[in-house]
Amino acid sequence: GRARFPKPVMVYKLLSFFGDNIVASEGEEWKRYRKIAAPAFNDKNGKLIWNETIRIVGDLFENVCCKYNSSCKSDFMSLQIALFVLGAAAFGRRMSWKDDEGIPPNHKMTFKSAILEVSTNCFIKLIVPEWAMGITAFTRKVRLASEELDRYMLEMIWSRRNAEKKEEKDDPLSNLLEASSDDSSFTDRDLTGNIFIFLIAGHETTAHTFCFAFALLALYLDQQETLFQHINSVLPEGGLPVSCELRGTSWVLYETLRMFPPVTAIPKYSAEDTTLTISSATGGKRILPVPRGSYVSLNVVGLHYSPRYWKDPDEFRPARFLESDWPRDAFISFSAGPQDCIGRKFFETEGIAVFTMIVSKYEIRIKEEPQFARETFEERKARVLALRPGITMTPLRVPLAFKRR
Ligand code: HEM
Repeated sequence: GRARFPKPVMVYKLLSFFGDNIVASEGEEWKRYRKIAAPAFNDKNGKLIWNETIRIVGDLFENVCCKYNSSCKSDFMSLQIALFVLGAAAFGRRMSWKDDEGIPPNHKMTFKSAILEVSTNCFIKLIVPEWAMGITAFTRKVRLASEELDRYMLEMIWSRRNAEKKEEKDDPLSNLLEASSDDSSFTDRDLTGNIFIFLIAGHETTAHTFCFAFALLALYLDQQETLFQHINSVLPEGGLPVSCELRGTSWVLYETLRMFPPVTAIPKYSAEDTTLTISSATGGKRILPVPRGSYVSLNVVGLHYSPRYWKDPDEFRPARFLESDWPRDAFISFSAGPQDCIGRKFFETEGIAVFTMIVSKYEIRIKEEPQFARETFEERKARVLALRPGITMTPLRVPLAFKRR
């Protein structure tokens, strides 16, 4: 339980640059944040996520890389999709595929560049002390991006708060503002801290999952065909998906999350002297003493590849989620229990819209490049699915080709 195994809050300090927040807190403080943040992801938000995702992917088809036979870098495309949907559906802030947004007069960077820079490089602020951030061009850019992001977030808060005509909006930012206005101890810093967390928690996790899912579908063409047929059987001819009840698409997303969970370990510690009962592969049970203060990490990857719960765990097989008794307790991509991911529904809604739209209109392939012409399937798989650890598990390079169906 949460009381027995709380979070080691210290590990999360990286995430508190813009204020205390739901992820980097525990106990009463966490409860207070959760109470304010959870209703921000309500049903109305689901509709908004769905509509904005359809709009953004439609715009992508028309304006950018998915033109007939064109190719693109999936890792970058996925980051952009996830960011645009977050911007539009979480903060009521639309961004554009065409890079011509322009920098607003009181800023030195666009919102898009600031958030991309901060989400990729903010770890540097943990290593380099404040006074030294001005020394190299790289750290100066990270510092500027952080300052800019902070200003953007404060502006979003102030402009919503001071808007003459209060618009009815369904995004989490509006809900967060509304809920926090009933709690006078909730400061602007609590707001920026949590807004930043929604951005960080929702951006890379979502983007990397999309990227791996594209790669897996491009590698396993039979699975892509199965998904295409499923979508075809549900989707109105030539039409847009109308509901997020496309189970086949969510199985692909789940299977991707099982194989490539963006968060690979979830840190906890023991609040008291306690024990854990562990069983070995052969079924023997053993009591493991866990002294107070022990660091306990939930090994997400280990659990997701355990043959005890998953048959042929190395195989990409979305249909395993079709079984009504798939092992829910052995799937912890979103953590589990009361401190689990608050954005799960957000991700699922967006993901189903993205993959339904793209797979219904395009065949996804790994881009053919002359230097890799002679590789075997196993080599290609290893190349395309290569990753590096980061805040989340990050794909290295996934060049794709989209062919209009
Ligand atoms: C594939 C997508 C996602 C994955 C795999 C994921 C994974 C996780 C995990 C593992 C946790 C627990 C972290 C911990 O205990 O240290 C978490 C918490 C959280 N996630 Fe997500 N997440 C995803 C998408 C999102 C999105 C889209 C949002 C918001 C828009 C979001 C917001 C949050 C928040 C606010 C928490 C903290 C909840 C709390 O501490 O009470 N996540 N997520």
